[in-house]
Amino acid sequence: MILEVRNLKKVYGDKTVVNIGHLEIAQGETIGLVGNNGAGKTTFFRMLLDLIRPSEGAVLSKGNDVKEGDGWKDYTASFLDEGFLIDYLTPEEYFTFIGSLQEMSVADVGSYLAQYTEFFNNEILNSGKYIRDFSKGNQNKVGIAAALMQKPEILILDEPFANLDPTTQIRLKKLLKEQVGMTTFISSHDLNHVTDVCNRIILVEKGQVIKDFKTDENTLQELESYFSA
Ligand SMILES: Nc1ncnc2c1ncn2[C@@H]1O[C@H](COP(=O)(O)OP(=O)(O)OP(=O)(O)O)[C@@H](O)[C@H]1O
Repeated sequence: MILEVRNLKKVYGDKTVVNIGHLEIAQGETIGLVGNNGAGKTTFFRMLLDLIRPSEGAVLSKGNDVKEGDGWKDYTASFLDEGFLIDYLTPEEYFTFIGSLQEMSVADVGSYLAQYTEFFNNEILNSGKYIRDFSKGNQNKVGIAAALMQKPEILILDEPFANLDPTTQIRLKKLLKEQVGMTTFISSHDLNHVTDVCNRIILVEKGQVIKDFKTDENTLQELESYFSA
């Protein structure tokens, strides 16, 4: 078990937005977090990453509470939104900076980025533009590639398919499926993509886990009927 959630709650005013009793995540699982707007997905991710503090309970990463140490940061990467980027840099400058934190040289970063030619679709590198001047979809591509560049053991992506064109969505699915052994959390409103990429689905509603199951050939249909009710 690489991650464990114990009695995790987040309360804003009189509203409990996350309330998860117990969750165990095994190494190598690819977990799709689905739920309607306001279900608490992003709030949950923010607590996994110690970006906000739980009102109660804890997230344990390899047995250690994430809010009580930094060790988990060495093997965890994430892209939740464009706030994770440094928007006054060019993508090249940003990748070089992130790479330097991993002790990657400029040449290492260059050769790493070569595999993203297809994913970037000639829109990211050598454009001379700052990240702030890219479309939201292209900013997402920079954030996702930078997270993957860290070769994390745990990867957390909030709605990675949002704002991507269909071609890039399919390329992203391929990229994610290639990350064998990585423990991945993906939230998505795209039931099709999320069941395609993930081997476990956690369905949340009003902050609570409603269903938690391994995906099989019936999963998409089950989710569609749940959400059409
Ligand atoms: N800082 C905050 N103060 C008060 N309420 C908040 C705060 N952050 C989130 N909430 C509330 O918590 C609930 C869960 O929000 P969250 O963004 O986690 O949902 P989500 O499942 O990610 O939604 P979406 O699919 O729309 O992105 C919502 O009702 C939201 O309004």
